[in-house]
Amino acid sequence: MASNKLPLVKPITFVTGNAKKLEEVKMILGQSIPFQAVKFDLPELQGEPEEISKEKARIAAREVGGPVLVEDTCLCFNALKGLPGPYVKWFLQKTGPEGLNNMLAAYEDKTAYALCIFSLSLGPDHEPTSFEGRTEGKIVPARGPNDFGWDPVFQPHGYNLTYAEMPKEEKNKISHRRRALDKLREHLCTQYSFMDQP
Ligand SMILES: O=c1nc[nH]c2c1ncn2[C@H]1C[C@H](O)[C@@H](COP(=O)(O)OP(=O)(O)OP(=O)(O)O)O1
Ligand SMILES: [Mg+2]
Repeated sequence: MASNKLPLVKPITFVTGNAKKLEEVKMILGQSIPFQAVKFDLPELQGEPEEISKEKARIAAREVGGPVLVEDTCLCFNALKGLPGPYVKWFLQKTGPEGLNNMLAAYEDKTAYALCIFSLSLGPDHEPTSFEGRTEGKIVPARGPNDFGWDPVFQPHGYNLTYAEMPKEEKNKISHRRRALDKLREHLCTQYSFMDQP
């Protein structure tokens, strides 16, 4: 039967240096999208979130020489006009989740949003396409296991639990990452047919 979907011959490589991200991506995508993962530390870039994600994809596509998927995650405080945003990794590294909570001590507005931007590039000669997911919430004193980034201080709207306190399946139903991956899955399934991978 004729199909106007583009065949995707090479597998998509998800490039990240973060094992926890990979774990969640695997849980969320399941078997729906075939991909392989490569551990590679992409540079921490500066700028607007979507441009950072796209530039990561361009760099990864050159490294891999084929279709790649990357993502960049931001934690944005409304009182700080979106900061720390893409720079949250450095704040977290130096101050821990509790330090992120303390940053808002001077402000009444504790609201924040988690933002995840995946970028897909079909190869070094292609422009990446981005898929954004956002979850609204607030920053609270740390609660729950401290094993993934700022999860202990982010409490999504409508929940009494922080991301860290939620069972993984629950976080993966409403997370910034889930919302972005739903858009990516929709795009891939409508535009491409996956060739059998060796
Ligand atoms: O769902 C999440 N829940 C809590 N923390 C999270 C989440 N997702 C990313 N994070 C942390 C990791 C890093 O400290 C920063 C994002 O920085 P970001 O550059 O995107 O991640 P990364 O450097 O660890 O991995 P990558 O190699 O894919 O760039 O927020
Ligand atoms: Mg990074």
